[in-house]
This record gives sequence, structure tokens and C-alpha cells, in this order.
Amino acid sequence: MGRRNKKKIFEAVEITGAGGKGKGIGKSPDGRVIFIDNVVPGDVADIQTLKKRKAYYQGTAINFHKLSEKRVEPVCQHFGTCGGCKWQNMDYQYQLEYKEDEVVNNLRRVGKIELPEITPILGSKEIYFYRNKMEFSFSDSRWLTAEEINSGVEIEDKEALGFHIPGMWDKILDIKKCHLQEDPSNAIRNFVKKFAKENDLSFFNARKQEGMLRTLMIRTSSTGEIMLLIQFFYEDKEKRELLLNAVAEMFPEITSLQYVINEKGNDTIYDQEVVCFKGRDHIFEQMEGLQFKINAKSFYQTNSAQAYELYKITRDFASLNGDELVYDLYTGTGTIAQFVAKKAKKVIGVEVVPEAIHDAKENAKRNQIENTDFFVGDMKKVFSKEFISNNGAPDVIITDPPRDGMHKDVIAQIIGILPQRIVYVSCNSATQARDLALLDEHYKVTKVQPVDMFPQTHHVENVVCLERR
Ligand SMILES: C[S@@+](CC[C@H](N)C(=O)[O-])C[C@H]1O[C@@H](n2cnc3c(N)ncnc32)[C@H](O)[C@@H]1O
Repeated sequence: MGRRNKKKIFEAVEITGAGGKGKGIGKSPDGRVIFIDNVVPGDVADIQTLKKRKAYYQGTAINFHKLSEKRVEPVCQHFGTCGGCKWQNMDYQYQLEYKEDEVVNNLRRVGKIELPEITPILGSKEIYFYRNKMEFSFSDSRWLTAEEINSGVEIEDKEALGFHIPGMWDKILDIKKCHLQEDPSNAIRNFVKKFAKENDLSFFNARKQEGMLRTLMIRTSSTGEIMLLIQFFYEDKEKRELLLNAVAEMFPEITSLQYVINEKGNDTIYDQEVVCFKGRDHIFEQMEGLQFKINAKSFYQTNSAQAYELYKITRDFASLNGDELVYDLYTGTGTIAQFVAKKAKKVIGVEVVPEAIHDAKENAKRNQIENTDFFVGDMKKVFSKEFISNNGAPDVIITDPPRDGMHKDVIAQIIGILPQRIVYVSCNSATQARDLALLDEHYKVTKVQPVDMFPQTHHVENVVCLERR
């Protein structure tokens, strides 16, 4: 190890905050911030550094002097190794506090904008089993814990079907029970693993690029439908059918059983043909009487119950009276557009993924919504003079960009149009704050409502209403 990364131990560090990708925050004697795994604000611990950067350290707790009163016992046996639910050891009320603080700090420090009173964060009723979609990876050599390695016992169960170890593309932790998706999610995953092993279907090795079974995706819906998609690295018809038939027989509640043969270097299925083996190639999600068709490639908010709350807040902030032309930017499959359509004169949705726009149009038809129009395009290029003269200048813009926020050209284009109101939905309040600062000359932030879509993680959604100055 080079000198720069020589490990140090800092004694009795108090954990004073949480943030930075779910890590606890402390301070070293030399005044640097330390980002620490598996600690909770209020803990006091000896910290061993793992990495040193110019302005901060990354570290891990090796000995606790005091355990925080904000701690709770994690429910999951995989906590600490799995990167999925890093805040499972913190009481949910405190999780909400830290999420709200993060939003406010970002808006204040990054955005440096004048803020109204913040509406308290809306917590999730379900703090476990709230996800409608999970993706697991197969591996022929599962991640072994230090205890397993040191035990000296020969490892018999070598395969994994589970999650990537944080930051490691080729290391998979075998998951026995995940607390994020309702059953039969765990039952399906465990059955597939057992059946595949018993019948000699090989598990993927990402380094060597060999092995038949790559990934498994399970989607559940509030309509009770279940989608299962298994991704294979190569076609072996006999073995593939053996597995898929066994799954179909064992879980007749699966309404959509699909597969992909993906021979590429990476796991993404978006450029691959998805084949329906049994049932339909889609499931439905429903919200306030609206139906949304979801296929294997569709984006749909992963916490359905909280998505409903998020959309209600968005609609509320848009304050529509039926006369407005609304643009729904980054519309995905047009869910927000359709959700607000009844209250608007017309809604135009824009999205870069053609399949999503195809679904948006089909869903609008199914929901008998006639005042929406959807366009495929990169947002940067959409607000052309021609587009505005064809579709009209919006009175209200709803925008829900990916984590990177809006491109500065998109913000410049919005400023060129100056709609009366903007509702900005974001899953990353830091980039949202940056964008709000760029809009500040023309828009005043009038409402802020953080929403928790992902309990047990540090992620937080935030809805902001802007009115023209
Ligand atoms: C956070 S999702 C929002 C989806 C939708 N509003 C919903 O609630 O289901 C962001 C969407 O932006 C789309 N997107 C990403 N980059 C884009 C771009 N440059 N132009 C247009 N859409 C883009 C993504 O494909 C994704 O559907």
C-alpha cells in the first residue's frame, strides 16, 4: 500500500451526522470529514481509515465506545454486507429527519435560494416490503464473509443469487431473505437457485464471461399480477425450458413469465429481445382508476404507494383549473401526465425512450384520456421554435429529470418560455438545488415537500413549486 493510503486509527470519534451515500459523518483530529459505514449519528467509535482523499477520509468503525439511542436492531440477516438498506440500523423517524435535513441543506447551501417554510417530509407507511421491482444476479462464486473464510469449513454452497457487493461489479452476495419486496419474491428466487443447482444449470461468472444463468427480475403489482424475467447468457433450449416450466408449475400466480438470451458483455436488457414464455408480456399497475401497462423494459416508480402520494403532491402544486396547457418533461410512460390530465386543458409529455412513449400513448388510450400528446426526444433539443408553435407555450411545466438533473440548455429553454408555474420533482436534491439557482432570477420557490420513497436507504425525493416572479 502506498504512503498516501496508509491506514490510520482515530480514537473515540463522535458520529454527528448522516449523509454521503448513507454513511455516518465524523471528524478526524486533523479536521477532515470522515465518511463511515455502518454507524449511526450519536455513536462514538474508534475509526480505521480505508481511504484518504484531499478533503476527507473514508473509514470503518472497529470498536464502539457508545451506541447511539437512534439505533434499532436491523431486521435483515444480510445487513452490513449487502449495500441495499444501509440505514436499517437507524430508527425510521431519524431516517426521515436526516433525509429532510439533506434536502434543506442542499437547497440552502447549493441553491443559496430564499426558501418558504418546508412542509415536513412525508414518510412511507410501509417501511419494509415496499418495492414492486427487484433485480438479482447469479454468480458461480458467491461472496464469502470473513467468518466463513476464517472458519476453515469447506464451502459447499458456492453459488449466489442476490445483490452486488457495493462497488464490486463481479462479486455477488447470496440473498436468503430480502425485506424489500413482498412474497412470493423470496420464494421464487430461492426456488430458482435450488432448482438450477439440482439440475446443473450453470451460474454466471462475470470475469470469465461463462455460465448460463445471468439475472432474475421480479415485478409485483397492486393488481396482484407478477412478472418474472430470467436472463440467460446463452441458449440451451432443453435446460431453459426445464427451469421455466418448473417455475411456472411451482408458482402459478406468475402471470408473465419471460426470458432474454443476452450474449453481450453487460447485463442490460434494454437492447435485447424479451421473449414471453408463458402468460402475457406485461402486467398492470393501477392508480386512482388509471391503468398502466408495464412490460419488462418499462420504467415505473418502484414504491407504488408512495408514487401515488408523490403524484398527488405534484398535482396539488400544479394548481390546475382546467384551462392550462401543461408540459410533463421526462414523462417516462406518461404516468404524471395522465394523472394530472383531468385537471388540465392539455398535457404534452416528452421522453427520450421510444418504448416508454409507445407505452404512454397506449396507456392514455386505455384510460380514455384524450387530452394528452406524447413525443420522443432528448429534452435538450425539444423546445425548438417549431415544437412550441406546433404545441403551444405551456402555462405550467412539470419536470421529473433523472439524478443528474436538467441540462443547462433545458433550463435556458424554460427561461425562454417562462411558464407561470414549474413543479420540479427530483430524486437528487443537490442537482435540483443547482437547477433552482439557475431559475432563481425568474422564479420564486413557493413550496417544498420532501417525500420518502425508499425507507432504510438515504435516498429522498423532493417536490418543489416555483412561481414566476
Ligand atoms: C425519474 S424518471 C421520471 C419518469 C416519470 N416522470 C415517472 O414518474 O414515472 C426520468 C425519466 O427521464 C428520462 N430521460 C432521461 N434523460 C432524458 C433526456 N435527455 N431527455 C428526455 N428524457 C430523458 C428517462 O428515460 C426517465 O424515463
